[in-house]
Amino acid sequence: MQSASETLVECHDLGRDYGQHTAVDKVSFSLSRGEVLAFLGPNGAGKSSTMNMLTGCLAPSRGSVRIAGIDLLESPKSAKAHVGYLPEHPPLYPELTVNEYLAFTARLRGLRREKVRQAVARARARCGLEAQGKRLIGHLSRGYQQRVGIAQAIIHEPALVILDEPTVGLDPIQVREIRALIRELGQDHGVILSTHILPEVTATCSRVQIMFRGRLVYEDHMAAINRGHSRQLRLTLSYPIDPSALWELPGVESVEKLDEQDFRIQHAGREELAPMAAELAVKQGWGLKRLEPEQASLEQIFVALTGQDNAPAEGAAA
Ligand SMILES: Nc1ncnc2c1ncn2[C@@H]1O[C@H](COP(=O)(O)OP(=O)(O)OP(=O)(O)O)[C@@H](O)[C@H]1O
Repeated sequence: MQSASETLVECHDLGRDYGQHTAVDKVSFSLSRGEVLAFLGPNGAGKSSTMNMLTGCLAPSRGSVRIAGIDLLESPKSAKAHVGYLPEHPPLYPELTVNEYLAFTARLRGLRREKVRQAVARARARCGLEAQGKRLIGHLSRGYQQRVGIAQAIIHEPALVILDEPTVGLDPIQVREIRALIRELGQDHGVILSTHILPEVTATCSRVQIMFRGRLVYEDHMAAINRGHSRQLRLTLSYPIDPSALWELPGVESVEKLDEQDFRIQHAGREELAPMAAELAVKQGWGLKRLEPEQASLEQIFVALTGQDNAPAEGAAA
């Protein structure tokens, strides 16, 4: 029996080194059925390494992963049976028909021969491929090929579906269709989506995690971000200051300098931060002009935490 709050992923202190380089460090999080979790981060942040560890394709250097309650390192085969994966470049065979390819992946996933036909029909229906069964994959549009990639990821009805950059290279209509499909999958699976595209997260995800330099630096529910549950303060002063004292305040995660007298502070959501910042400004004689909570967009949060101001452009087609 599946329950909405069933925990599908539990990661604890996950880490991966490549030689001397630590690509992923101290990553801990969990995911429940019914959630679509975005993994955001700039290039090289460690997203793919983390995804590869969750799918059992890459051995962690440290830490543990449980998938549907099963330890991935102790029982990889049973744990992996609960995971479906769409890599950034899905291994599709253009010379096979959709039916042939999905039947092949069903067999690879260990489905018994008599179950294969039904599984193929179900995955095709789920992904809007009812009319494409007999078509060669090589003759399908990029959007339909992506649907085939998602269909192979869910062919064995896994609890957890991991999608790496699922809409890259699609046209705006295809992007909308694939996002709708992801939202639908999120209703009865748990979905992890690795992406660079911020509008994709807003359109499809219920929760977001930002990775930077191998670490998780931010986690929140999209509903909280959209409601403006403020974790951001705007501080405007009469005189230029050295902002290092702002970093000393409890729960400060970043201080973005808008100009010499204007700052945006990201924090851990502590209500006492605003009065403490006000007190500091008065004590230091900074000439406090304005101090107010700001509703941070995902883009502002991303930029403040990672210093990347070019990421959203990629989502322009959204
Ligand atoms: N096989 C490897 N050998 C050595 N270094 C690696 C290897 N794979 C990844 N790295 C390094 O580890 C870091 C994290 O890489 P990873 O691919 O996990 O990041 P990412 O967030 O997925 O980036 P992108 O969005 O560009 O795919 C990077 O510095 C990368 O150069």
